[in-house]
Amino acid sequence: MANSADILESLNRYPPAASGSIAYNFLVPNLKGLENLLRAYDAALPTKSEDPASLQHRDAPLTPPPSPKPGQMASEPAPITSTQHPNAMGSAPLEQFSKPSLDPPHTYEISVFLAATEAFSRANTNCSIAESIDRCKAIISLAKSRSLPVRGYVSVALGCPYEGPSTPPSEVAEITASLLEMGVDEVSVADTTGMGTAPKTRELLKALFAAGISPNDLALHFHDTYGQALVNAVVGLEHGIRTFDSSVGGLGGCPFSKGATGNVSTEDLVHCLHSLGATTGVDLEEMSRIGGWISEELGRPNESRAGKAILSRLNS
Ligand SMILES: CC(C)(COP(=O)([O-])OP(=O)([O-])OC[C@H]1O[C@@H](n2cnc3c(N)ncnc32)[C@H](O)[C@@H]1OP(=O)([O-])[O-])[C@@H](O)C(=O)NCCC(=O)NCCSC(=O)C[C@@](C)(O)CC(=O)[O-]
Repeated sequence: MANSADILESLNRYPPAASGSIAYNFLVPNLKGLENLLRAYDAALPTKSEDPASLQHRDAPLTPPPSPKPGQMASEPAPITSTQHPNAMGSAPLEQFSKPSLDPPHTYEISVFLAATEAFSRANTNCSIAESIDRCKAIISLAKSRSLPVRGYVSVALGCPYEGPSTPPSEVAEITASLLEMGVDEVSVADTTGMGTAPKTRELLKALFAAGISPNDLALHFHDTYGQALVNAVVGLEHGIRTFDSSVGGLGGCPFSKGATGNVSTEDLVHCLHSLGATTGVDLEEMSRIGGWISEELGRPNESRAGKAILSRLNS
């Protein structure tokens, strides 16, 4: 698996084509992790070392390249729709992209992550909850000194693989409030094990709001291990939450939560939100193509039901 330095270098050298802004988020487990990341960033982009949050890419394609066709070999150079001459429809090799651009379609953020139970905190970061809060203080202040937006995650908020399904909502609220007081821009409350249910999600949100936390400061991060992620997301929607984490094709999972499946798939979540009349700006057919393509690339099943249904309709 590539390390952060490789990823930064690659993003700088070959900025992915995107018509909108992309925020790349790096999880850092401790201060050393952030220091390593900043070293890699400053090495990759010496001209931009003072403000990593606004990594700028020159030659960013003005029009996104066509999505890879299902089964298109990764080794083939992706057709590029933009070169030095904007909107030239060509298939220039990726090597053409070698300089940061002036318009920052891409930015960088970092994430800190804590757990709502002692046992998961120990397993995931080898420290207590109190120690992890202490660690976050130093990480957040260094990140802010480099104008990096910071996201906080609170793991096992709706059930812990070690302490069982009833994580105390008050504990989640207390940790969330501490992160916001330390200056994070947003807290993603994570159902890492997928044990969350609609009633428990409702109870957790009530505890977060009772602690004075605004829905605007929150994101919800549902794994779909028990198939409850979508109904939990709808409960979040009804309570004013507008930021939800998901992964294309249902990728992901947590190494410290046995059996944890990936996040709710982006395709299923977007299909559900659209069915409720929400606008997401996501092209669901394109997202489904990407879900099919990445699942094939990784040699794993596509975990998205909506994605698979849309693909079979598109390919019929
Ligand atoms: C936090 C540690 C490092 C503590 O691990 P530790 O062993 O207690 O660390 P340590 O301070 O004793 O250091 C051990 C060695 O690692 C080195 N070290 C120490 N830190 C780093 C670093 N950052 N980068 C590179 N090297 C590092 C350190 O220098 C030392 O090297 P040595 O002196 O022995 O040669 C470890 O427990 C760890 O890596 N934890 C993170 C595991 C992880 O990635 N978990 C998954 C994250 S995703 C997640 O949590 C779920 C979430 C957030 O997505 C949402 C959800 O809940 O669903």
